[in-house]
Amino acid sequence: MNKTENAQIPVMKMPISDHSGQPPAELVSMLQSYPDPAVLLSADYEILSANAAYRQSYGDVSVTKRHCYEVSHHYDRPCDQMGESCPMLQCMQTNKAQRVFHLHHTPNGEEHVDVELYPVEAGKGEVRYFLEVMRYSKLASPRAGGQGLIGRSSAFIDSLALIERVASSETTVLLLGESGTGKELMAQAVHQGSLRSQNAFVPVECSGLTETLFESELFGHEKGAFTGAHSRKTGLVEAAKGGTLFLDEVGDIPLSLQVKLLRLLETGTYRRVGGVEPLKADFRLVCATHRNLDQQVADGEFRMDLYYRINAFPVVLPPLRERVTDIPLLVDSFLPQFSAGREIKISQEALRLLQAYQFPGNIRELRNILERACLLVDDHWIESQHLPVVCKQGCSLDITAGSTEASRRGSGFYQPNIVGLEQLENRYLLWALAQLEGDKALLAHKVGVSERTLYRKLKSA
Ligand SMILES: Nc1ncnc2c1ncn2[C@@H]1O[C@H](COP(=O)(O)OP(=O)(O)OP(=O)(O)O)[C@@H](O)[C@H]1O
Repeated sequence: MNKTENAQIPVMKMPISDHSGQPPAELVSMLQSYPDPAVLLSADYEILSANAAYRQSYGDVSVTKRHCYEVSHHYDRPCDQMGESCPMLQCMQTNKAQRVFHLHHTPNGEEHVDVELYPVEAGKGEVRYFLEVMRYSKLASPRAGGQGLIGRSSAFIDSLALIERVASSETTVLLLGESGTGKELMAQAVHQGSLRSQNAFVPVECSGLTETLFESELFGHEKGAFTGAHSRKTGLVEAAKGGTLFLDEVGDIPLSLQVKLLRLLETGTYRRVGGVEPLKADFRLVCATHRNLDQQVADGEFRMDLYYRINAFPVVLPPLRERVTDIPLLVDSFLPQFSAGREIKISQEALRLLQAYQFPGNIRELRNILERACLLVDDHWIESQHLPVVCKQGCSLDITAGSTEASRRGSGFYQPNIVGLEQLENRYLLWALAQLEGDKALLAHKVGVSERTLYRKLKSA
């Protein structure tokens, strides 16, 4: 049985009556037929049997008789008691298959894992076993130094889980997020996770395209179609044949051109400029914008029919200030890229500053800040003075640190740095916001002010 078939089945039924306490042989042999790592669990989370793929990824370490939460999460209790969404619990409560995205420990370190769990009825309609199938994400890594998308914060995992679900389909994806949040990288991940990954990924920068450019870039042109068209030109739609067309900044396409895009999407055909023959388009569409398309539709700047066409599967990418726990990981990933063979580290104080910074330019800005800092560093440590933009925002909570050198080395020597109460409140709020992963509603609740008051205070910070 393959995974897609499985996903349609809420409960597996095994016509087996079992009294031995051992998992039924039919179930164990079915487990072996899965190409992905899979285990059979009892209702009290014990691993009863593991298939070859699972044992291969865990080496020869025996996992049977251990609990799934011990092996996958290094917890001593079920995940739901540790603040995670536990598919087992949901499976038991609903008697239906569950699919969640988790971070699992593996012998190679932590991995993002797409977990599918199926309740198995054995005997008289009673759910006695749970089949857990795991698929390690190839699209993202929760570890520094990984390829492509990096992240492990809950906000990042929420978007990644959606990308993992949609990637293998043909559905049009709309990536929404501020500039520098990784929309293009996500679009590439959608392509990599699709059946079209062997063919081209063709990005199109839509902002600034004039009418003539738009048509000839997208559709190509015939020889002699206009002055200067000395030969036939292949358009980007044709270049994306069998692959993925990525329309970046789709919200910037002028109204006059939107109708041409709509026609392409609705008919699935196009003509080269100066050509008569209709050509068949064959691409999967991914769009991205930093704009608020709803508002653009309401303002009459974006066609509603085109909006519904491209908004089949929207995925919102969080800004970096809502992924504060990812900052150390991203820093560790980026520093080797800019340190030109030197070993450059970041001090606790400098890291804290980064975690409290608002990052209007998101991950791209973090990269730029680190690249600059690496050039400014004379020894091996990035200190707050190497982060001028960040320091300007003045969001350190380390009110007692007079000497960054002393604070870094943990020496007892420091010069007290007394600040005003208002500044202290600002610093505290920025720091607390960073600790809560940018959750303003939670911060307002915790510090006992209304969200409006908090917004006002943060604005003046
Ligand atoms: N999750 C991530 N892990 C590692 N690097 C990332 C991640 N997200 C973004 N980046 C890096 O940040 C930079 C900006 O990413 P990208 O160009 O994908 O953002 P964008 O949202 O498309 O930006 P824009 O809207 O300005 O086009 C790139 O250098 C990219 O490699």
